[in-house]
Amino acid sequence: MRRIVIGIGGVTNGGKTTLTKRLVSVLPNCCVIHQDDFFKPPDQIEVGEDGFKQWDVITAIDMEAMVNTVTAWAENPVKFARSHGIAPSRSESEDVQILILEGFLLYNHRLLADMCSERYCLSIPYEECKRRRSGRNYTIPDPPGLFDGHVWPMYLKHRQEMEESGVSIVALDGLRSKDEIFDKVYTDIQNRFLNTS
Ligand SMILES: Nc1ncnc2c1ncn2[C@@H]1O[C@H](COP(=O)(O)OP(=O)(O)OP(=O)(O)O)[C@@H](O)[C@H]1O
Ligand SMILES: NC(=O)c1ccc[n+]([C@@H]2O[C@H](CO)[C@@H](O)[C@H]2O)c1
Repeated sequence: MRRIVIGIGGVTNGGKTTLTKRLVSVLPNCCVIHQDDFFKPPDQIEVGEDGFKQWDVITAIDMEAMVNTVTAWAENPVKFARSHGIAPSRSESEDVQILILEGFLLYNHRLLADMCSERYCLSIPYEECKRRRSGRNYTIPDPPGLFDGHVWPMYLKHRQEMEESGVSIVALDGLRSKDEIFDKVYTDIQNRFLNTS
Protein backbone atom coordinates (compact mmCIF):
# COMPACT_ATOMS: atom_id res chain seq x y z
CA MET A 1 0.00 0.00 0.00
CA ARG A 2 1.37 3.42 -0.97
CA ARG A 3 1.01 6.22 1.56
CA ILE A 4 1.18 9.82 0.36
CA VAL A 5 1.25 12.79 2.74
CA ILE A 6 0.48 16.16 1.15
CA GLY A 7 1.28 19.30 3.17
CA ILE A 8 -0.88 22.37 2.55
CA GLY A 9 0.92 25.05 4.52
CA GLY A 10 1.46 28.78 4.47
CA VAL A 11 0.22 32.06 5.76
CA THR A 12 -3.02 32.60 7.66
CA ASN A 13 -5.88 33.21 5.22
CA GLY A 14 -3.71 32.14 2.30
CA GLY A 15 -6.47 29.76 1.16
CA LYS A 16 -5.27 26.50 2.76
CA THR A 17 -8.69 25.28 3.93
CA THR A 18 -10.35 26.22 0.64
CA LEU A 19 -7.76 24.25 -1.36
CA THR A 20 -7.81 21.32 1.08
CA LYS A 21 -11.60 20.92 0.86
CA ARG A 22 -11.47 20.72 -2.93
CA LEU A 23 -8.61 18.22 -2.93
CA VAL A 24 -10.36 15.99 -0.37
CA SER A 25 -13.46 15.91 -2.57
CA VAL A 26 -11.57 14.53 -5.58
CA LEU A 27 -8.60 12.52 -4.28
CA PRO A 28 -9.09 8.79 -3.62
CA ASN A 29 -8.90 7.43 -0.06
CA CYS A 30 -8.07 10.85 1.32
CA CYS A 31 -8.02 11.83 5.00
CA VAL A 32 -7.22 15.29 6.37
CA ILE A 33 -5.68 16.54 9.61
CA HIS A 34 -6.01 20.26 10.46
CA GLN A 35 -3.29 21.79 12.64
CA ASP A 36 -5.82 24.29 14.05
CA ASP A 37 -7.62 21.37 15.74
CA PHE A 38 -4.57 21.00 18.00
CA PHE A 39 -4.50 24.51 19.49
CA LYS A 40 -4.14 24.35 23.27
CA PRO A 41 -7.03 25.79 25.32
CA PRO A 42 -6.98 29.60 25.77
CA ASP A 43 -5.87 29.42 29.43
CA GLN A 44 -2.69 27.62 28.33
CA ILE A 45 -1.73 30.26 25.77
CA GLU A 46 1.08 32.53 26.95
CA VAL A 47 0.58 36.28 27.10
CA GLY A 48 3.52 38.14 25.56
CA GLU A 49 5.21 41.36 26.66
CA ASP A 50 3.05 43.02 24.00
CA GLY A 51 -0.05 42.01 25.99
CA PHE A 52 -1.34 39.66 23.26
CA LYS A 53 -2.05 35.97 23.71
CA GLN A 54 0.65 34.27 21.64
CA TRP A 55 -1.50 32.12 19.30
CA ASP A 56 0.83 32.23 16.31
CA VAL A 57 3.74 30.26 17.75
CA ILE A 58 4.37 26.52 17.62
CA THR A 59 4.10 26.17 21.43
CA ALA A 60 0.44 27.26 21.19
CA ILE A 61 -0.22 23.95 19.44
CA ASP A 62 -0.09 20.49 20.99
CA MET A 63 2.38 19.20 18.40
CA GLU A 64 2.86 15.91 20.20
CA ALA A 65 -0.84 15.12 19.83
CA MET A 66 -0.74 16.17 16.18
CA VAL A 67 2.29 13.98 15.39
CA ASN A 68 0.61 11.07 17.22
CA THR A 69 -2.47 11.50 15.04
CA VAL A 70 -0.37 11.51 11.86
CA THR A 71 1.45 8.41 13.13
CA ALA A 72 -1.89 6.66 13.76
CA TRP A 73 -2.84 7.33 10.13
CA ALA A 74 0.55 6.10 8.88
CA GLU A 75 0.29 2.86 10.90
CA ASN A 76 -3.11 1.97 9.49
CA PRO A 77 -4.68 4.43 7.02
CA VAL A 78 -7.69 2.19 6.33
CA LYS A 79 -8.54 1.85 10.02
CA PHE A 80 -7.92 5.60 10.53
CA ALA A 81 -10.31 6.47 7.69
CA ARG A 82 -12.98 4.09 8.95
CA SER A 83 -12.76 5.40 12.51
CA HIS A 84 -13.13 8.95 11.19
CA GLY A 85 -16.22 8.06 9.15
CA ILE A 86 -14.49 8.26 5.78
CA ALA A 87 -15.71 5.61 3.35
CA PRO A 88 -13.15 4.04 0.98
CA SER A 89 -13.41 5.59 -2.49
CA ARG A 90 -15.47 3.50 -4.83
CA SER A 91 -13.76 2.25 -8.00
CA GLU A 92 -10.36 2.98 -6.46
CA SER A 93 -8.34 0.26 -4.86
CA GLU A 94 -7.00 0.73 -1.35
CA ASP A 95 -3.55 0.61 -2.92
CA VAL A 96 -3.11 4.38 -2.56
CA GLN A 97 -3.85 6.14 0.73
CA ILE A 98 -3.55 9.91 0.94
CA LEU A 99 -3.29 12.20 3.96
CA ILE A 100 -3.52 15.99 3.71
CA LEU A 101 -1.92 18.00 6.50
CA GLU A 102 -3.29 21.53 6.59
CA GLY A 103 -1.85 24.27 8.76
CA PHE A 104 0.02 27.54 9.14
CA LEU A 105 3.09 26.10 10.92
CA LEU A 106 3.70 22.74 9.27
CA TYR A 107 7.18 23.30 7.90
CA ASN A 108 8.69 24.83 11.03
CA HIS A 109 8.36 21.46 12.72
CA ARG A 110 11.10 19.15 11.47
CA LEU A 111 9.32 15.88 12.16
CA LEU A 112 6.07 16.99 10.54
CA ALA A 113 7.88 18.51 7.55
CA ASP A 114 9.81 15.26 7.08
CA MET A 115 6.56 13.27 7.08
CA CYS A 116 5.33 15.12 3.98
CA SER A 117 5.84 13.61 0.52
CA GLU A 118 5.20 17.08 -0.95
CA ARG A 119 5.03 20.47 0.78
CA TYR A 120 2.82 23.15 -0.77
CA CYS A 121 3.11 26.63 0.68
CA LEU A 122 0.57 29.39 -0.02
CA SER A 123 1.52 33.03 0.37
CA ILE A 124 -0.28 36.34 -0.04
CA PRO A 125 0.99 39.88 0.56
CA TYR A 126 0.40 41.85 3.79
CA GLU A 127 -2.52 43.99 2.55
CA GLU A 128 -4.51 41.05 1.18
CA CYS A 129 -3.80 38.97 4.27
CA LYS A 130 -4.98 41.76 6.58
CA ARG A 131 -8.09 42.30 4.46
CA ARG A 132 -9.04 38.61 4.42
CA ARG A 133 -8.28 38.16 8.12
CA SER A 134 -10.48 41.11 9.11
CA GLY A 135 -13.44 39.28 7.56
CA ARG A 136 -12.89 36.09 9.58
CA ASN A 137 -14.50 34.97 12.80
CA TYR A 138 -12.27 32.65 14.79
CA THR A 139 -13.52 30.84 17.91
CA ILE A 140 -11.42 33.39 19.81
CA PRO A 141 -11.97 36.69 17.99
CA ASP A 142 -8.85 38.75 17.18
CA PRO A 143 -8.45 41.63 19.67
CA PRO A 144 -7.75 45.03 18.04
CA GLY A 145 -4.14 45.29 16.82
CA LEU A 146 -3.43 41.53 16.90
CA PHE A 147 -2.71 41.28 13.19
CA ASP A 148 -0.04 44.00 13.10
CA GLY A 149 1.24 43.35 16.61
CA HIS A 150 1.49 39.56 16.56
CA VAL A 151 0.10 37.61 13.56
CA TRP A 152 2.08 39.24 10.73
CA PRO A 153 5.41 39.65 12.61
CA MET A 154 5.25 35.98 13.66
CA TYR A 155 4.48 34.95 10.08
CA LEU A 156 7.55 36.82 8.81
CA LYS A 157 9.72 35.26 11.53
CA HIS A 158 8.50 31.73 10.79
CA ARG A 159 8.83 32.17 7.04
CA GLN A 160 12.44 33.27 7.48
CA GLU A 161 13.16 30.32 9.77
CA MET A 162 11.60 27.96 7.24
CA GLU A 163 13.71 29.40 4.42
CA GLU A 164 16.88 29.17 6.52
CA SER A 165 16.14 25.55 7.45
CA GLY A 166 16.45 24.58 3.78
CA VAL A 167 13.22 22.55 3.76
CA SER A 168 12.02 22.24 0.16
CA ILE A 169 8.58 23.59 -0.65
CA VAL A 170 6.39 24.17 -3.69
CA ALA A 171 5.40 27.84 -3.53
CA LEU A 172 1.82 28.75 -4.46
CA ASP A 173 0.66 32.29 -5.20
CA GLY A 174 -2.48 32.71 -3.07
CA LEU A 175 -3.53 35.73 -5.18
CA ARG A 176 -4.36 33.42 -8.06
CA SER A 177 -7.96 32.26 -8.36
CA LYS A 178 -9.22 29.34 -6.29
CA ASP A 179 -9.68 27.35 -9.54
CA GLU A 180 -6.15 28.04 -10.78
CA ILE A 181 -4.56 27.03 -7.47
CA PHE A 182 -6.63 23.87 -7.26
CA ASP A 183 -5.93 22.89 -10.90
CA LYS A 184 -2.18 23.32 -10.46
CA VAL A 185 -1.99 21.27 -7.27
CA TYR A 186 -4.39 18.55 -8.43
CA THR A 187 -2.51 18.12 -11.74
CA ASP A 188 0.78 18.03 -9.85
CA ILE A 189 -0.45 15.32 -7.45
CA GLN A 190 -1.89 13.27 -10.29
CA ASN A 191 1.34 13.44 -12.27
CA ARG A 192 3.64 12.82 -9.34
CA PHE A 193 1.75 10.21 -7.38
CA LEU A 194 -1.33 8.82 -9.15
CA ASN A 195 -0.25 8.15 -12.74
CA THR A 196 0.59 4.50 -12.63
CA SER A 197 0.94 4.00 -16.40
N1 LIG B 1 -7.58 32.05 -4.23
C1 LIG B 1 -8.35 32.86 -3.49
N2 LIG B 1 -8.70 34.08 -3.94
C2 LIG B 1 -9.46 34.92 -3.18
N3 LIG B 1 -9.93 34.61 -1.95
C3 LIG B 1 -9.60 33.40 -1.45
C4 LIG B 1 -8.80 32.45 -2.17
N4 LIG B 1 -8.66 31.35 -1.42
C5 LIG B 1 -9.33 31.58 -0.27
N5 LIG B 1 -9.91 32.80 -0.28
C6 LIG B 1 -10.72 33.41 0.79
O1 LIG B 1 -9.83 33.80 1.84
C7 LIG B 1 -10.39 33.50 3.11
C8 LIG B 1 -9.48 32.53 3.85
O2 LIG B 1 -9.49 31.28 3.15
P1 LIG B 1 -9.16 29.92 3.89
O3 LIG B 1 -10.05 29.74 5.08
O4 LIG B 1 -9.16 28.86 2.86
O5 LIG B 1 -7.68 30.24 4.39
P2 LIG B 1 -6.74 29.50 5.44
O6 LIG B 1 -5.37 29.61 4.91
O7 LIG B 1 -7.28 28.13 5.72
O8 LIG B 1 -6.90 30.42 6.74
P3 LIG B 1 -6.59 30.12 8.32
O9 LIG B 1 -5.85 28.84 8.41
O10 LIG B 1 -5.82 31.29 8.77
O11 LIG B 1 -7.92 30.07 9.00
C9 LIG B 1 -11.79 32.95 2.84
O12 LIG B 1 -12.71 34.02 2.93
C10 LIG B 1 -11.69 32.41 1.41
O13 LIG B 1 -12.94 32.43 0.73
N1 LIG C 1 -8.66 27.89 16.14
C1 LIG C 1 -8.36 28.56 17.25
O1 LIG C 1 -8.62 28.09 18.36
C2 LIG C 1 -7.70 29.90 17.14
C3 LIG C 1 -7.72 30.77 18.21
C4 LIG C 1 -7.09 31.98 18.09
C5 LIG C 1 -6.42 32.30 16.93
N2 LIG C 1 -6.42 31.45 15.90
C6 LIG C 1 -5.69 31.82 14.66
O2 LIG C 1 -5.68 30.75 13.74
C7 LIG C 1 -4.65 31.04 12.80
C8 LIG C 1 -4.17 29.76 12.16
O3 LIG C 1 -5.19 29.21 11.37
C9 LIG C 1 -3.57 31.75 13.58
O4 LIG C 1 -3.15 32.89 12.87
C10 LIG C 1 -4.23 32.10 14.92
O5 LIG C 1 -4.03 33.45 15.27
C11 LIG C 1 -7.04 30.29 15.98
